[in-house]
Amino acid sequence: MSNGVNGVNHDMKELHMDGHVNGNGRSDDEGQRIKMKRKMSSPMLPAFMVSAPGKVIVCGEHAVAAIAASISLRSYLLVTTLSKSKRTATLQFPDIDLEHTWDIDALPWDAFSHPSKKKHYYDLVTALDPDLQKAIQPHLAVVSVDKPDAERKVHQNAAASFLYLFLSLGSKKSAGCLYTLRSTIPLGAGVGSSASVSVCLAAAMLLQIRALSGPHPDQPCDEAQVQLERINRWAFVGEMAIHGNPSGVDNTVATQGKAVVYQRPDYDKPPTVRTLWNFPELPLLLVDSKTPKSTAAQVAKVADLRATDEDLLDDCILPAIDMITNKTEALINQKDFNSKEFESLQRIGKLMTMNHGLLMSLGVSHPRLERVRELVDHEEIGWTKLTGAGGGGCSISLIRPDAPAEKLAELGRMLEREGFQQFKTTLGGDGVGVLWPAVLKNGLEDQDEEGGMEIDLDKFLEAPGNDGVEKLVGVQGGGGEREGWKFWRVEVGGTVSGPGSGR
Ligand SMILES: Nc1ncnc2c1ncn2[C@@H]1O[C@H](COP(=O)(O)OP(=O)(O)O)[C@@H](O)[C@H]1O
Ligand SMILES: C[C@@](O)(CCOP(=O)(O)O)CC(=O)O
Repeated sequence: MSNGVNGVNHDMKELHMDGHVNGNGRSDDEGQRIKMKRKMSSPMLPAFMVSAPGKVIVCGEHAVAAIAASISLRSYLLVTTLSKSKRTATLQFPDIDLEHTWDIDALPWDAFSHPSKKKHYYDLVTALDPDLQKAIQPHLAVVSVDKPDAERKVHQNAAASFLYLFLSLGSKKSAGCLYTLRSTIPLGAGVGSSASVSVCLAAAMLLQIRALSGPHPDQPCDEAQVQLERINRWAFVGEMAIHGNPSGVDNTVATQGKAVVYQRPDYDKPPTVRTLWNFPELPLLLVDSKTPKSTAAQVAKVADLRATDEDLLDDCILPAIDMITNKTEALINQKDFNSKEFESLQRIGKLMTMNHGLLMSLGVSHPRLERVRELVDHEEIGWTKLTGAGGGGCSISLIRPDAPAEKLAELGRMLEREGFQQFKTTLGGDGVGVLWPAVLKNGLEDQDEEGGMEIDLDKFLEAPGNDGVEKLVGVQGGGGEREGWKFWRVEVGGTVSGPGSGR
């Protein structure tokens, strides 16, 4: 089981300023040395990039136990430090048409650094401070004032996440910076776009203040866990700034990657979360129905059903869904489970089909989601279920390994014709990744003598669509893992605690 949220790793305070954490405790002398090192001025940081995945719920919506897994759609955040004289922080988020610059010296540092308010990078913050929210309000109110309400809300949400983190983790002396983000995750479709953005922002700022060690390939597992936990905690803060009362599941998956099984016996309380480090990578077709969904409305719908049919719900349908989640977990843990083989995928697929049927019986499907299922079933190329709260949003289809390419192409054409958006993705991949410095080996033009190519801001901004972003900076450079990107990886059997974990 995971640690409780109060099972804080005290070794998180112990950090060399070269970014190396010693998890084994340290003497006062050593602590002093850290403080002294901290005072040394650091050279200007190179441009770097961080990336974090979105998530889907694989099974268990509306029941007690559910599994959520990362998807290979990701956000990419390029961080460029400005010259010393430029005292500005700029958010450049072209996906949502947001660009805003703040004067760093005009931000409410006094409020955030007041001894009664100041948080450190190793602190656990489980609620936003109303006074600090009030302090950033004037700096949010000026964002996108000329835009329509809905768009302004999206902009101000992103800005709130940024400002709360920037002011909590930075200082009056923070360097001027440009934060440029592109994401391949559909926004507001229930696949964790906001958590992915919050994880990128949290990881970037922790790296900027040198509060993270690694990632590097031979990093011990427990040290990697400390870094992930630290990022997850601050990503949760960013999520709170966007959502108010997030469950913590999305940011946990976006940080750690792979998958989690979470339990929500009481929807008014945060879930307990356990990581499935051995969750396999599975081929998945994500389809956005382009029908807006409301999680609250679907949860209310199920609650209404309980008023008339409590016994059916609580003795039959929801326990059956829980059983599907338990069986899915048991299946992937079986020694003979092979994510490349038809038999293994078919067993997961059948569970997904049953899960969808049960969700439909709760009334949380939607004709558009049923249409996707019908199309995939008709081509006989996979198994489909709705993902997330339902009533719109997305469906997921596990694709048969032997699905003929022409049938997949035909499905793609039909989906497009009917106004759906499809994303070919993989379940269960890496969590937050770092490209430091922002130099990639692409095998393309523009390489330096070592075969690397510095990521050019204009090219990043202009990369056409999801494919363009993936091709330019993607963690999977056209197939295998791309050289340069690094991840904090935890071996099977480990757990990470943090917001949304073990509470
Ligand atoms: N590509 C993006 N660029 C900038 N901000 C984003 C992006 N994707 C998501 N966000 C932020 O996350 C919020 C979306 O949250 P939400 O509607 O809950 O969607 P989701 O369910 O995908 O997390 C937006 O309002 C915005 O602030
Ligand atoms: C209704 C529920 O089961 C799914 C919510 O899905 P989403 O975060 O709206 O995609 C709630 C939950 O599991 O947190």
